[in-house]
Amino acid sequence: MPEQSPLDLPEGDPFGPHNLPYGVFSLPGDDRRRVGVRLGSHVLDAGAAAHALGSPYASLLAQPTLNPLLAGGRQTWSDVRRALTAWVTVPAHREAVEPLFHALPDVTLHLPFEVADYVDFYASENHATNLGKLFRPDSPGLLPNWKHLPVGYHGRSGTVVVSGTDVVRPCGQRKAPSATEPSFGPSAKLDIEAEVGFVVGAPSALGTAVPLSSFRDHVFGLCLLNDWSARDIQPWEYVPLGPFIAKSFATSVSAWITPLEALDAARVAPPARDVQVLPYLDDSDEDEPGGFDLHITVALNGEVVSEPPFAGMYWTAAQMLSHMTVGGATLRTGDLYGSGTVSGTEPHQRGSLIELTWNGTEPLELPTGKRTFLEDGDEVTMTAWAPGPDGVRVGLGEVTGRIGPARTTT
Ligand SMILES: O=C(O)/C=C/C(=O)CC(=O)CC(=O)O
Ligand SMILES: [Ca+2]
Ligand SMILES: [Mg+2]
Repeated sequence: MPEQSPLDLPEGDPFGPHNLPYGVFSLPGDDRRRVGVRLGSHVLDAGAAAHALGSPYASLLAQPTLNPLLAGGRQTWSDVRRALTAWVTVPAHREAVEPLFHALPDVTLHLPFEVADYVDFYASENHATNLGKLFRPDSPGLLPNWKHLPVGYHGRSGTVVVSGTDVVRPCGQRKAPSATEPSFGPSAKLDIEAEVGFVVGAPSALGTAVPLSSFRDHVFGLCLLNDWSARDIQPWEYVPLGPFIAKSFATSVSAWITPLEALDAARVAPPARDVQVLPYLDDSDEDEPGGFDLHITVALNGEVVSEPPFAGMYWTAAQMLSHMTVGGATLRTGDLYGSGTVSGTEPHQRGSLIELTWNGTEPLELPTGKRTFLEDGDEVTMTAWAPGPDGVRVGLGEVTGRIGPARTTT
């Protein structure tokens, strides 16, 4: 039987020409990194295709990272996407582009962009309420500021890693409430956080706030993100300045960045807000609904443990961007900001193990054994999809990571 062309996809493939996410790959025996665009279960060498077709975008796409494309700005993103769509759909281009596809199992996927600054938000009301109950049982679930601004912290961009990278169990100081002294050692409460990451393309000037309406001028697309967290290190270290060692050892992102333009059919209104926000965060008159209807699945050792719905997030990505810059902080090409853990209203929609097991008191029963927090060798995989045009799904790829044993024990 002749091998099927990468251009002939089964109907309804979530990685069809309506999607076209971007990544960076290399080939066996050749460590040159190339920009790739996913179609079905293949990746198109975008720079080579641009060159073969005499496209003006050849120099933008023949690069080892997505950063030059990200820096190009909204009009360029649209133009390049239109060109790519034509390359993979117009029969006249078939002969030129067909040989420039590689099967996904034959390539190595890399971190697709150079991460500039990394910020992590806390935008799910359900998650914030659950963590409030777990960490501050004697106080109301939500802290008083929570509905007035999207709470966030500046994280560690250097430890953002691509899906598939092993995660070394972190060591640090822990102090149980009952202990008199802190101790040092490997985290015994290693956790996940199912999040969505937003990738900034176009920079902004120092001292200038980015309004809600400029979201699409700056944000190129989104990815899946797992903000690995050490729940025993965190409560002892993060008062009053925020997470430090507990969340700086690894943050995993999917290898594919989905452009916002592929998600037009997935835009939804955020949930009704019950507190009036200040004008720079007030999105009641925005043209475009601020939410994204993304359906996330979290699997632990192959078993689905949670299905968090992103559509229910209280704060939108545009509000997070606006708040992040309202003090005059610049945006840089390659900035990444995480939504915060996505948790729905139902127990099986919680995006972290601390919530799913109620801080270890209600273990998950898995075929591989009981789990409270992660054990060495455990593998966590998050996938997601969004509604696309004509009822076809948009696949968001996956972010996966396996826990390896701690290395430092001093
Ligand atoms: O409420 C707390 O004390 C702690 C909250 C978190 O750990 C959540 C966090 O890092 C942000 C998020 O991913 O939602
Ligand atoms: Ca987080
Ligand atoms: Mg992190």
